[in-house]
Amino acid sequence: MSAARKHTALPKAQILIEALPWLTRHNGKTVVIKFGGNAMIDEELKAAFAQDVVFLRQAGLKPVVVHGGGPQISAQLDKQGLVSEFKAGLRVTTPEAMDVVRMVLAGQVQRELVGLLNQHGPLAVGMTGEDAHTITATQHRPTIEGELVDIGRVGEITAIDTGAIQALLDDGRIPVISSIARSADDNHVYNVNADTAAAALAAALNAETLMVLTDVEGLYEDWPNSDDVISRLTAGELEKLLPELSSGMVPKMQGCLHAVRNGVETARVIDGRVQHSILLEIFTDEGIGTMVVPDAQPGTVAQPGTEGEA
Ligand SMILES: Nc1ncnc2c1ncn2[C@@H]1O[C@H](COP(=O)(O)OP(=O)(O)O)[C@@H](O)[C@H]1O
Ligand SMILES: CC(=O)N[C@@H](CCC(=O)OP(=O)(O)O)C(=O)O
Repeated sequence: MSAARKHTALPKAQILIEALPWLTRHNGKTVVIKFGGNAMIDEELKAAFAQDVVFLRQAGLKPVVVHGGGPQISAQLDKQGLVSEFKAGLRVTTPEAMDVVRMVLAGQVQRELVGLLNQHGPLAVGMTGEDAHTITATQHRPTIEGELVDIGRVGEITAIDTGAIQALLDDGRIPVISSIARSADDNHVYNVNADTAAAALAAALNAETLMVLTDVEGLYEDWPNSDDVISRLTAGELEKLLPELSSGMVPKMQGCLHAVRNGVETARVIDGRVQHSILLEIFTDEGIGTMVVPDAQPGTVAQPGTEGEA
């Protein structure tokens, strides 16, 4: 009886042991995980996301969560009879809309994620980029068809202060950050795209990995005509591709490029609709989605399947 029981439990031990090289490699490393509003599809997925993040923390990594909430903001603006308009992939943010952005991100989405994470212990602490000067910005004016365009209270990040995040990490906490910035030059706050904020934080924190969870499998080679996913590309290859990208993929891939050009080892776009996609990506050789690596070390940067050898 006891021998049979041992035997049935063996595959579980095997799975744990297979993760050992990855556990060793990632021990103590900071991982910035961006959870996109479009990937927050249902309660089960959000709960699985929280489990994964807590798992990383308990496995010795230092996860930092940056969350989005675009669809949630749009729904609230709609309820209040305000229109949602995007230019260059960014929300045109009037002062009125900014109040809604701040309320939804910091008051709803962030609170919900903090609550889900804290079901596993006193781990998560929510904050916005306004806190402790974490993210400072000036007004962002994108160039559209050669013209500088005013899209309201949208911020361009000018400085990151990682002090508060680092203190939380040192204390074993999981920071959960809303992408709102303090203004460098007045009393306003700015709406920052969450991919952009996550990438800037990953670079400033010297994170090992930036992981962006969204509602597609990764970067499609020929979107929307085919569903072939680009599994790996270098910063240089991505740079060439950027002008062809559209909508939500623009800030996402610009962010990945910024991250790997500023010290982050890999930036990955993965399918947040797949339960436990974070664990699959970090602890198995079945890396899913798109991985961006720096130019300098093509071929030498750890890839899924070889990561454990480090
Ligand atoms: N080349 C591409 N590959 C994949 N998705 C793309 C591509 N170009 C544009 N997209 C769009 O980008 C979206 C993801 O960005 P976004 O809607 O901002 O999501 P999130 O809320 O996760 O940040 C996809 O759902 C898809 O509609
Ligand atoms: C300037 C800008 O566009 N800000 C975004 C912030 C939220 C976000 O980025 O959410 P997702 O990651 O879910 O897209 C917005 O207002 O929608």
